[in-house]
Amino acid sequence: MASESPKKNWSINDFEIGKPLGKGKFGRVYLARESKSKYIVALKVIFKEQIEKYRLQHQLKREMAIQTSLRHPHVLRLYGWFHDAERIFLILEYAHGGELYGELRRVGYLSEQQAATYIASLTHALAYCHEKHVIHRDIKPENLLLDHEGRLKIADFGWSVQSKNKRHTMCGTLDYLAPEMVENKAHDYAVDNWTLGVLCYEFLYGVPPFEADSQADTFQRIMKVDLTFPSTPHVSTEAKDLIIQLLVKDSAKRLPLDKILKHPWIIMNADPNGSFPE
Ligand SMILES: CC(C)n1nc(-c2ccc(NC(=O)/C=C/C(=O)c3ccc(F)c(C(F)(F)F)c3)cc2)c2c(N)ncnc21
Repeated sequence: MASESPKKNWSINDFEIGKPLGKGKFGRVYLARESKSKYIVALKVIFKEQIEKYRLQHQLKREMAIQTSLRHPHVLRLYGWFHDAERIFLILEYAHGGELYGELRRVGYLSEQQAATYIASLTHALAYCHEKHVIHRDIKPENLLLDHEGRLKIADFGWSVQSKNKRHTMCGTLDYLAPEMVENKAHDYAVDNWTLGVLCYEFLYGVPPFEADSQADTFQRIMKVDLTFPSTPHVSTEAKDLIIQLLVKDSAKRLPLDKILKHPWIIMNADPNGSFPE
């Protein structure tokens, strides 16, 4: 497919457009099929006037360069892109399983095996991104998709940055923000470790750890790392131990990605073929 011929200049006529998959940032996304190869993709339409209005031309170009360069089983592929007079089209890997969020809402909370498998997949994907100097910073359930085998795919790099040093920009919903981001302080790769702790909690309990009635209260709870575990039988002590080692205010003291993969809860519960080894 396109990844083998990045030079190919695609156009809308190369694709048969199918059903709308949903409405995302800056535009809709459709199921589509490349006419010659019959290859199924997701086609995201972004209106140029939206990009121009927010002066995102450069950031979008950088995003496209980042995303086409990332090749990892748990990172959703961007095969290429093309544009016409008023729209930019992203040719994306189609994630047949849709949003992980939907599965989490449907079942309430995940089993420890499922949660650990997703955390291991995310950790592998983040380790890969970090070695390419990409901080995702916007990892929340709605940005996590599932392929036809239920394997996790990180998507929607709307706000990731190609970063070798600290960043100062705010983004994402509040629940997943690390303290240093809430305080709009400089932050680095360790924000993703914090987010893994938030997600692990949410996978197991069905709600994020610092949820509150107001943004101000959520901020407060994050800044105080006001972490409490509901007393439910289905969450093991090991799971809580991992969460506690990730939701640490001092970003330098959060469990590093390689140690997450060696944590007893991950070793005991993650399904090896649900998440690709290094
Ligand atoms: C609805 C359903 C759930 N759905 N959604 C997808 C889907 C997956 C990935 C994307 N990716 C992006 O939209 C990336 C956008 C940017 O990177 C970007 C855009 C504008 C900017 F200004 C910028 C900026 F950086 F300039 F800000 C960045 C979109 C949809 C999907 C799929 N692939 N398969 C199956 N179902 C799927």
